[in-house]
Amino acid sequence: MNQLRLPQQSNIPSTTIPLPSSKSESNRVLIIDALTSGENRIENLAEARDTQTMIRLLKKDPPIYDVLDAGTTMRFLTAYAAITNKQKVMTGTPRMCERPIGILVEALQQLGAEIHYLGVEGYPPLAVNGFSEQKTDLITIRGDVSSQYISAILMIAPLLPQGLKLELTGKVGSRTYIEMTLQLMKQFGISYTWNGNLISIPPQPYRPTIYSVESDWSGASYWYSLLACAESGELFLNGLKEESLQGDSKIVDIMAHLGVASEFQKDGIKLTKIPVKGMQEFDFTHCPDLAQTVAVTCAIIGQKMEFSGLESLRIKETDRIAALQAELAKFNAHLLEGGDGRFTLIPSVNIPDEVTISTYDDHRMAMAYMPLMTKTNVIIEDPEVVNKSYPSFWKHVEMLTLIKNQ
Ligand SMILES: O=C(O)C1=C[C@@H](OP(=O)(O)O)[C@@H](O)[C@H](O)C1
Ligand SMILES: C=C(OP(=O)(O)O)C(=O)O
Repeated sequence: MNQLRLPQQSNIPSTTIPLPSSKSESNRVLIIDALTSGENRIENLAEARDTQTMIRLLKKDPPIYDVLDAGTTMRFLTAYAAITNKQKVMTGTPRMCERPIGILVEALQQLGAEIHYLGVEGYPPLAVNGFSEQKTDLITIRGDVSSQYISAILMIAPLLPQGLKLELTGKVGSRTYIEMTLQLMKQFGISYTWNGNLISIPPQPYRPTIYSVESDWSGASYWYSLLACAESGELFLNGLKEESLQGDSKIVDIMAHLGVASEFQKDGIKLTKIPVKGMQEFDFTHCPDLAQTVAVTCAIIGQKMEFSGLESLRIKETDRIAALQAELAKFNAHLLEGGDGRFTLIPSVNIPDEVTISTYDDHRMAMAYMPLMTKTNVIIEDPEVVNKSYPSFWKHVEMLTLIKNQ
Protein backbone atom coordinates (compact mmCIF):
# COMPACT_ATOMS: atom_id res chain seq x y z
CA MET A 1 0.00 0.00 0.00
CA ASN A 2 1.14 3.50 -0.83
CA GLN A 3 2.30 5.53 2.18
CA LEU A 4 3.28 9.13 2.90
CA ARG A 5 5.82 9.96 5.61
CA LEU A 6 5.35 13.26 7.44
CA PRO A 7 8.43 14.08 9.55
CA GLN A 8 7.76 15.88 12.82
CA GLN A 9 7.61 19.69 12.51
CA SER A 10 6.17 21.78 15.29
CA ASN A 11 6.63 25.29 13.84
CA ILE A 12 4.60 26.35 10.82
CA PRO A 13 6.09 29.01 8.51
CA SER A 14 3.75 31.84 7.52
CA THR A 15 2.03 30.51 4.39
CA THR A 16 -0.96 31.23 2.15
CA ILE A 17 -3.04 28.15 1.40
CA PRO A 18 -4.93 28.33 -1.93
CA LEU A 19 -7.92 26.35 -0.66
CA PRO A 20 -10.00 24.31 -3.12
CA SER A 21 -13.64 25.18 -3.77
CA SER A 22 -16.53 23.59 -1.90
CA LYS A 23 -17.75 20.30 -3.37
CA SER A 24 -21.09 20.74 -1.62
CA GLU A 25 -21.77 24.07 -3.29
CA SER A 26 -20.35 22.84 -6.61
CA ASN A 27 -22.52 19.73 -6.76
CA ARG A 28 -25.64 21.77 -6.05
CA VAL A 29 -24.98 24.42 -8.68
CA LEU A 30 -24.16 21.70 -11.22
CA ILE A 31 -27.57 20.09 -10.67
CA ILE A 32 -29.33 23.46 -10.74
CA ASP A 33 -27.42 24.35 -13.92
CA ALA A 34 -28.51 21.08 -15.54
CA LEU A 35 -32.13 21.91 -14.62
CA THR A 36 -31.97 25.51 -15.90
CA SER A 37 -32.97 26.50 -19.41
CA GLY A 38 -30.53 29.16 -20.50
CA GLU A 39 -26.99 30.03 -19.72
CA ASN A 40 -25.56 30.20 -16.22
CA ARG A 41 -22.03 31.32 -15.58
CA ILE A 42 -20.51 29.21 -12.82
CA GLU A 43 -17.03 29.98 -11.58
CA ASN A 44 -14.60 28.18 -9.26
CA LEU A 45 -16.09 24.69 -9.48
CA ALA A 46 -14.37 22.27 -7.12
CA GLU A 47 -11.41 20.14 -8.15
CA ALA A 48 -12.84 17.42 -5.85
CA ARG A 49 -13.32 14.00 -7.46
CA ASP A 50 -16.94 14.09 -6.27
CA THR A 51 -17.51 17.22 -8.37
CA GLN A 52 -15.45 16.09 -11.36
CA THR A 53 -17.51 12.88 -11.36
CA MET A 54 -20.72 14.93 -11.37
CA ILE A 55 -19.43 17.08 -14.26
CA ARG A 56 -18.45 14.01 -16.29
CA LEU A 57 -21.73 12.17 -15.76
CA LEU A 58 -23.86 15.22 -16.60
CA LYS A 59 -21.80 15.92 -19.72
CA LYS A 60 -21.44 12.39 -21.10
CA ASP A 61 -24.81 11.18 -19.82
CA PRO A 62 -23.87 7.47 -19.92
CA PRO A 63 -26.56 4.82 -19.28
CA ILE A 64 -24.81 3.89 -16.02
CA TYR A 65 -24.18 6.70 -13.56
CA ASP A 66 -21.24 5.32 -11.55
CA VAL A 67 -20.69 7.94 -8.85
CA LEU A 68 -17.73 6.12 -7.22
CA ASP A 69 -17.78 7.13 -3.52
CA ALA A 70 -19.59 10.48 -3.81
CA GLY A 71 -22.68 10.66 -1.59
CA THR A 72 -24.06 13.94 -2.91
CA THR A 73 -23.44 12.86 -6.50
CA MET A 74 -25.41 9.64 -5.90
CA ARG A 75 -28.33 11.29 -4.11
CA PHE A 76 -28.59 14.42 -6.28
CA LEU A 77 -28.25 12.54 -9.60
CA THR A 78 -30.88 9.99 -8.59
CA ALA A 79 -33.46 12.76 -8.14
CA TYR A 80 -32.19 14.53 -11.27
CA ALA A 81 -32.47 11.36 -13.40
CA ALA A 82 -36.01 10.79 -12.12
CA ILE A 83 -37.36 14.29 -12.79
CA THR A 84 -35.72 14.51 -16.23
CA ASN A 85 -37.39 11.21 -17.12
CA LYS A 86 -34.13 9.33 -17.78
CA GLN A 87 -33.45 5.61 -17.68
CA LYS A 88 -30.32 5.17 -15.58
CA VAL A 89 -28.53 2.63 -13.46
CA MET A 90 -27.17 4.35 -10.36
CA THR A 91 -24.15 2.67 -8.79
CA GLY A 92 -20.86 3.34 -7.01
CA THR A 93 -18.08 1.78 -4.96
CA PRO A 94 -18.81 -1.21 -2.71
CA ARG A 95 -19.03 1.25 0.23
CA MET A 96 -21.50 3.43 -1.71
CA CYS A 97 -23.66 0.33 -2.09
CA GLU A 98 -23.69 0.03 1.73
CA ARG A 99 -24.82 3.65 2.24
CA PRO A 100 -28.63 3.83 2.58
CA ILE A 101 -30.78 5.56 -0.05
CA GLY A 102 -34.22 4.08 0.69
CA ILE A 103 -35.66 7.29 2.17
CA LEU A 104 -34.90 9.20 -1.03
CA VAL A 105 -36.11 6.42 -3.32
CA GLU A 106 -39.38 6.13 -1.43
CA ALA A 107 -39.96 9.89 -1.60
CA LEU A 108 -39.28 9.94 -5.35
CA GLN A 109 -41.58 6.94 -5.87
CA GLN A 110 -44.36 8.73 -3.99
CA LEU A 111 -43.90 11.71 -6.29
CA GLY A 112 -44.28 9.50 -9.37
CA ALA A 113 -40.81 8.20 -10.25
CA GLU A 114 -40.29 4.59 -11.27
CA ILE A 115 -37.25 3.28 -9.41
CA HIS A 116 -36.29 -0.22 -8.37
CA TYR A 117 -33.43 -1.81 -6.51
CA LEU A 118 -30.93 -3.96 -8.39
CA GLY A 119 -29.34 -5.43 -5.26
CA VAL A 120 -30.31 -5.04 -1.64
CA GLU A 121 -33.53 -3.13 -0.96
CA GLY A 122 -32.82 0.34 0.39
CA TYR A 123 -29.31 0.58 -1.10
CA PRO A 124 -27.64 1.21 -4.48
CA PRO A 125 -27.40 -0.06 -7.18
CA LEU A 126 -30.74 1.26 -8.47
CA ALA A 127 -32.54 1.45 -11.78
CA VAL A 128 -34.27 4.78 -12.39
CA ASN A 129 -36.88 4.35 -15.09
CA GLY A 130 -38.25 7.87 -15.46
CA PHE A 131 -41.22 9.81 -14.23
CA SER A 132 -44.79 9.51 -15.49
CA GLU A 133 -46.98 12.08 -13.75
CA GLN A 134 -46.87 13.78 -10.37
CA LYS A 135 -48.91 11.70 -7.92
CA THR A 136 -48.88 14.08 -4.94
CA ASP A 137 -47.70 17.54 -3.95
CA LEU A 138 -47.15 16.65 -0.29
CA ILE A 139 -44.56 14.24 1.00
CA THR A 140 -43.13 13.53 4.41
CA ILE A 141 -39.44 12.73 4.77
CA ARG A 142 -37.30 11.74 7.75
CA GLY A 143 -34.55 14.22 8.54
CA ASP A 144 -32.45 12.06 10.86
CA VAL A 145 -30.50 9.88 8.40
CA SER A 146 -29.03 12.17 5.73
CA SER A 147 -29.93 15.72 4.71
CA GLN A 148 -28.75 14.86 1.20
CA TYR A 149 -32.09 13.14 0.47
CA ILE A 150 -33.87 16.37 1.35
CA SER A 151 -31.51 18.54 -0.71
CA ALA A 152 -31.93 16.17 -3.67
CA ILE A 153 -35.73 16.46 -3.56
CA LEU A 154 -35.70 20.22 -2.96
CA MET A 155 -33.62 20.92 -6.06
CA ILE A 156 -36.08 19.12 -8.37
CA ALA A 157 -39.17 20.51 -6.59
CA PRO A 158 -39.60 23.72 -8.68
CA LEU A 159 -39.87 21.55 -11.83
CA LEU A 160 -42.71 19.42 -10.48
CA PRO A 161 -45.94 20.51 -12.22
CA GLN A 162 -47.71 20.96 -8.86
CA GLY A 163 -44.64 22.11 -6.90
CA LEU A 164 -43.98 20.47 -3.55
CA LYS A 165 -44.71 20.67 0.13
CA LEU A 166 -42.04 18.75 1.99
CA GLU A 167 -42.68 17.89 5.62
CA LEU A 168 -39.57 17.03 7.63
CA THR A 169 -40.06 14.57 10.48
CA GLY A 170 -37.93 13.54 13.43
CA LYS A 171 -34.65 15.14 14.38
CA VAL A 172 -33.28 17.05 11.38
CA GLY A 173 -29.52 16.59 11.07
CA SER A 174 -27.10 18.55 8.84
CA ARG A 175 -29.70 21.36 8.71
CA THR A 176 -27.04 23.79 7.48
CA TYR A 177 -26.77 21.75 4.26
CA ILE A 178 -30.53 22.04 3.70
CA GLU A 179 -30.21 25.78 4.23
CA MET A 180 -27.32 25.85 1.73
CA THR A 181 -29.52 24.12 -0.86
CA LEU A 182 -32.40 26.58 -0.38
CA GLN A 183 -30.10 29.61 -0.34
CA LEU A 184 -28.49 28.52 -3.59
CA MET A 185 -31.89 27.84 -5.18
CA LYS A 186 -32.90 31.36 -4.14
CA GLN A 187 -29.84 32.80 -5.88
CA PHE A 188 -31.03 31.00 -9.03
CA GLY A 189 -34.43 32.72 -8.77
CA ILE A 190 -36.47 30.22 -6.73
CA SER A 191 -38.92 31.40 -4.08
CA TYR A 192 -39.89 29.11 -1.21
CA THR A 193 -41.20 29.22 2.33
CA TRP A 194 -39.95 27.21 5.32
CA ASN A 195 -42.29 27.33 8.30
CA GLY A 196 -41.63 24.96 11.16
CA ASN A 197 -41.21 21.54 9.56
CA LEU A 198 -42.81 22.41 6.24
CA ILE A 199 -40.88 23.61 3.19
CA SER A 200 -43.12 24.76 0.29
CA ILE A 201 -41.87 25.34 -3.23
CA PRO A 202 -44.32 26.45 -5.96
CA PRO A 203 -43.71 25.29 -9.57
CA GLN A 204 -41.36 27.79 -11.26
CA PRO A 205 -38.33 27.88 -13.55
CA TYR A 206 -34.76 28.42 -12.38
CA ARG A 207 -33.39 31.76 -13.55
CA PRO A 208 -29.95 31.85 -15.22
CA THR A 209 -27.39 33.35 -12.85
CA ILE A 210 -23.71 34.05 -12.41
CA TYR A 211 -22.38 32.17 -9.40
CA SER A 212 -18.90 31.80 -7.96
CA VAL A 213 -18.31 28.86 -5.62
CA GLU A 214 -16.68 29.71 -2.28
CA SER A 215 -13.60 27.93 -0.95
CA ASP A 216 -14.23 24.81 1.10
CA TRP A 217 -14.66 25.35 4.85
CA SER A 218 -14.44 21.61 5.57
CA GLY A 219 -11.01 21.62 3.88
CA ALA A 220 -10.10 24.79 5.81
CA SER A 221 -10.69 22.98 9.10
CA TYR A 222 -7.47 20.91 8.74
CA TRP A 223 -5.36 24.07 8.57
CA TYR A 224 -7.06 25.42 11.69
CA SER A 225 -6.25 22.14 13.39
CA LEU A 226 -2.62 22.25 12.22
CA LEU A 227 -2.17 25.70 13.73
CA ALA A 228 -3.97 24.72 16.95
CA CYS A 229 -1.53 21.82 17.37
CA ALA A 230 1.65 23.68 16.31
CA GLU A 231 4.04 25.52 18.64
CA SER A 232 4.00 28.61 16.42
CA GLY A 233 2.81 29.79 13.03
CA GLU A 234 0.39 31.84 11.02
CA LEU A 235 -1.68 30.87 7.98
CA PHE A 236 -3.76 32.69 5.38
CA LEU A 237 -6.62 30.74 3.80
CA ASN A 238 -7.75 32.07 0.42
CA GLY A 239 -11.32 32.54 -0.74
CA LEU A 240 -13.30 32.16 2.51
CA LYS A 241 -16.09 34.59 3.34
CA GLU A 242 -17.52 35.67 6.69
CA GLU A 243 -21.06 35.25 5.32
CA SER A 244 -20.82 31.65 4.13
CA LEU A 245 -23.45 29.19 2.94
CA GLN A 246 -21.37 26.41 4.47
CA GLY A 247 -22.21 25.25 7.99
CA ASP A 248 -18.63 24.07 8.47
CA SER A 249 -17.70 27.75 8.87
CA LYS A 250 -18.61 26.90 12.49
CA ILE A 251 -14.93 25.94 12.74
CA VAL A 252 -14.22 29.65 13.38
CA ASP A 253 -16.10 29.53 16.73
CA ILE A 254 -14.79 26.11 17.72
CA MET A 255 -11.18 27.01 17.07
CA ALA A 256 -11.54 30.34 18.88
CA HIS A 257 -11.80 28.08 21.98
CA LEU A 258 -9.06 25.70 20.88
CA GLY A 259 -6.36 28.27 20.24
CA VAL A 260 -6.81 29.79 16.75
CA ALA A 261 -8.11 33.30 16.02
CA SER A 262 -9.67 34.16 12.64
CA GLU A 263 -9.39 37.57 11.04
CA PHE A 264 -11.51 38.03 7.92
CA GLN A 265 -9.79 40.06 5.22
CA LYS A 266 -10.70 40.95 1.64
CA ASP A 267 -9.52 37.71 -0.03
CA GLY A 268 -9.77 35.24 2.81
CA ILE A 269 -8.97 34.69 6.43
CA LYS A 270 -5.85 35.09 8.51
CA LEU A 271 -5.30 32.51 11.25
CA THR A 272 -3.12 33.22 14.26
CA LYS A 273 -2.43 31.34 17.46
CA ILE A 274 -4.06 32.50 20.69
CA PRO A 275 -4.23 30.93 24.16
CA VAL A 276 -6.62 27.96 24.48
CA LYS A 277 -9.83 29.00 26.28
CA GLY A 278 -11.07 25.43 26.41
CA MET A 279 -14.39 23.87 25.44
CA GLN A 280 -16.41 21.32 27.39
CA GLU A 281 -18.83 19.99 24.81
CA PHE A 282 -19.89 20.32 21.22
CA ASP A 283 -22.85 19.00 19.24
CA PHE A 284 -21.85 18.03 15.68
CA THR A 285 -25.42 17.41 14.43
CA HIS A 286 -25.25 20.24 11.90
CA CYS A 287 -21.55 20.03 11.00
CA PRO A 288 -20.74 16.29 11.03
CA ASP A 289 -17.74 16.68 8.72
CA LEU A 290 -15.92 18.67 11.42
CA ALA A 291 -16.06 15.86 13.99
CA GLN A 292 -12.85 14.14 12.89
CA THR A 293 -10.93 17.43 12.72
CA VAL A 294 -12.01 18.49 16.20
CA ALA A 295 -11.50 15.04 17.76
CA VAL A 296 -7.92 14.82 16.53
CA THR A 297 -7.19 18.43 17.54
CA CYS A 298 -8.45 17.83 21.09
CA ALA A 299 -6.54 14.56 21.32
CA ILE A 300 -3.30 16.33 20.40
CA ILE A 301 -3.65 19.57 22.41
CA GLY A 302 -4.80 17.85 25.61
CA GLN A 303 -8.43 19.06 25.60
CA LYS A 304 -10.97 16.68 27.10
CA MET A 305 -14.40 17.20 25.50
CA GLU A 306 -17.91 15.75 25.31
CA PHE A 307 -19.10 15.12 21.73
CA SER A 308 -22.71 14.60 20.62
CA GLY A 309 -24.55 14.56 17.29
CA LEU A 310 -22.27 11.92 15.76
CA GLU A 311 -25.07 9.55 14.60
CA SER A 312 -24.58 10.15 10.85
CA LEU A 313 -20.86 9.38 11.05
CA ARG A 314 -21.55 5.64 10.96
CA ILE A 315 -22.91 5.77 7.37
CA LYS A 316 -20.38 8.03 5.72
CA GLU A 317 -17.29 7.02 3.68
CA THR A 318 -16.56 4.54 6.47
CA ASP A 319 -17.91 4.06 9.98
CA ARG A 320 -16.13 7.20 11.12
CA ILE A 321 -16.71 6.56 14.82
CA ALA A 322 -15.03 3.15 14.68
CA ALA A 323 -12.23 4.54 12.46
CA LEU A 324 -11.63 7.50 14.78
CA GLN A 325 -11.54 5.26 17.84
CA ALA A 326 -9.03 2.86 16.26
CA GLU A 327 -6.66 5.55 15.03
CA LEU A 328 -6.83 7.76 18.15
CA ALA A 329 -5.89 4.73 20.23
CA LYS A 330 -2.64 4.46 18.23
CA PHE A 331 -1.38 7.52 20.11
CA ASN A 332 -3.14 6.82 23.39
CA ALA A 333 -6.18 9.06 22.93
CA HIS A 334 -9.73 7.71 23.20
CA LEU A 335 -13.27 8.43 22.05
CA LEU A 336 -15.43 6.66 24.61
CA GLU A 337 -19.10 5.96 23.89
CA GLY A 338 -21.45 7.03 26.69
CA GLY A 339 -24.49 5.05 25.49
CA ASP A 340 -26.79 8.10 25.28
CA GLY A 341 -25.44 9.39 21.97
CA ARG A 342 -22.65 11.13 23.85
CA PHE A 343 -18.95 10.48 23.53
CA THR A 344 -16.03 11.60 25.66
CA LEU A 345 -12.78 12.53 23.97
CA ILE A 346 -9.87 11.66 26.24
CA PRO A 347 -6.71 13.34 24.96
CA SER A 348 -3.31 11.71 24.71
CA VAL A 349 -0.70 12.17 27.40
CA ASN A 350 1.88 10.05 25.62
CA ILE A 351 2.38 10.25 21.88
CA PRO A 352 4.73 7.55 20.45
CA ASP A 353 7.78 8.47 18.32
CA GLU A 354 6.06 7.34 15.14
CA VAL A 355 2.38 6.70 14.35
CA THR A 356 0.98 4.99 11.24
CA ILE A 357 -2.55 6.13 10.38
CA SER A 358 -4.92 3.91 8.38
CA THR A 359 -7.38 5.87 6.26
CA TYR A 360 -10.35 3.51 5.60
CA ASP A 361 -11.09 4.90 2.08
CA ASP A 362 -12.05 8.13 3.87
CA HIS A 363 -10.45 11.40 2.79
CA ARG A 364 -11.24 12.97 6.15
CA MET A 365 -9.33 10.26 8.04
CA ALA A 366 -6.15 11.20 6.14
CA MET A 367 -6.59 14.96 6.39
CA ALA A 368 -7.74 15.06 10.02
CA TYR A 369 -4.66 13.16 11.24
CA MET A 370 -2.13 15.28 9.32
CA PRO A 371 -1.72 17.75 12.28
CA LEU A 372 -0.35 14.91 14.42
CA MET A 373 2.91 15.66 12.62
CA THR A 374 3.37 18.68 14.89
CA LYS A 375 4.13 16.19 17.70
CA THR A 376 5.61 13.08 16.08
CA ASN A 377 6.55 11.36 12.83
CA VAL A 378 3.40 10.30 11.02
CA ILE A 379 2.89 7.78 8.24
CA ILE A 380 -0.37 8.15 6.31
CA GLU A 381 -1.54 5.03 4.50
CA ASP A 382 -3.18 5.47 1.08
CA PRO A 383 -2.68 9.27 0.97
CA GLU A 384 -4.47 9.61 -2.43
CA VAL A 385 -7.72 9.09 -0.55
CA VAL A 386 -7.83 12.90 -0.20
CA ASN A 387 -8.77 13.20 -3.90
CA LYS A 388 -12.44 12.83 -3.03
CA SER A 389 -12.63 16.41 -1.77
CA TYR A 390 -9.14 17.96 -1.78
CA PRO A 391 -6.74 16.57 -4.43
CA SER A 392 -4.12 19.30 -3.79
CA PHE A 393 -4.04 18.66 -0.03
CA TRP A 394 -0.55 17.10 0.17
CA LYS A 395 0.84 19.68 -2.27
CA HIS A 396 -0.36 22.32 0.17
CA VAL A 397 1.20 20.47 3.10
CA GLU A 398 4.43 20.42 1.10
CA MET A 399 4.25 24.23 0.77
CA LEU A 400 4.78 24.42 4.51
CA THR A 401 7.97 22.41 3.89
CA LEU A 402 6.52 19.76 6.14
CA ILE A 403 7.18 16.90 3.75
CA LYS A 404 10.90 17.07 3.08
CA ASN A 405 13.49 14.51 1.99
CA GLN A 406 10.97 12.31 0.21
O1 LIG B 1 -25.26 18.02 1.31
C1 LIG B 1 -24.03 17.96 1.40
O2 LIG B 1 -23.27 18.56 0.58
C2 LIG B 1 -23.43 17.18 2.49
C3 LIG B 1 -24.18 16.84 3.59
C4 LIG B 1 -23.65 16.09 4.75
O3 LIG B 1 -24.13 14.77 4.69
P1 LIG B 1 -25.41 14.26 5.56
O4 LIG B 1 -26.56 15.11 5.22
O5 LIG B 1 -25.57 12.85 5.08
O6 LIG B 1 -25.02 14.39 6.99
C5 LIG B 1 -22.12 16.07 4.75
O7 LIG B 1 -21.66 15.13 5.66
C6 LIG B 1 -21.57 15.78 3.37
O8 LIG B 1 -20.16 15.79 3.37
C7 LIG B 1 -22.00 16.82 2.38
C1 LIG C 1 -19.67 12.59 3.96
C2 LIG C 1 -19.02 13.18 2.96
O1 LIG C 1 -19.37 13.15 1.65
P1 LIG C 1 -20.56 12.37 0.90
O2 LIG C 1 -21.60 12.01 1.91
O3 LIG C 1 -21.06 13.35 -0.10
O4 LIG C 1 -19.94 11.17 0.26
C3 LIG C 1 -17.79 13.98 3.25
O5 LIG C 1 -17.28 14.64 2.33
O6 LIG C 1 -17.31 13.97 4.39
